[in-house]
Amino acid sequence: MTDTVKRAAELLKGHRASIDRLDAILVYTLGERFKHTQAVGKLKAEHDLPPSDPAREAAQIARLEDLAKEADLDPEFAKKFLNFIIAEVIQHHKQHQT
Ligand SMILES: O=C(O)C(=O)C[C@]1(C(=O)O)C=C[C@@H](O)C=C1
Repeated sequence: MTDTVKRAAELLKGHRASIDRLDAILVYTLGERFKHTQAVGKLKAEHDLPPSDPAREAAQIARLEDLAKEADLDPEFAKKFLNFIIAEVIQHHKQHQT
């Protein structure tokens, strides 16, 4: 193995270690988010509120797009990601209502 290849392997290992830590943060963050949305789902079911709130979602998307730009993240990706999570949350909310 040349020094250049060894150095590349070390850099790759370092990046992967950071990626693993960040993936753990994402998983724990999502776990916490879903705990709150489960509580919101129960609250909505108890008070006959609809599972989705389009006005709230529009505000969240607008905020996330601004945050994504600040964070050098593709705003379209951020929007798709939030919509994906919210769609899952709405399914959970619907289960509370049945
Ligand atoms: O804030 C709410 O009312 C929620 O039910 C939570 C949530 C979300 O996951 O952020 C999910 C569904 C709604 O349409 C809006 C937001």
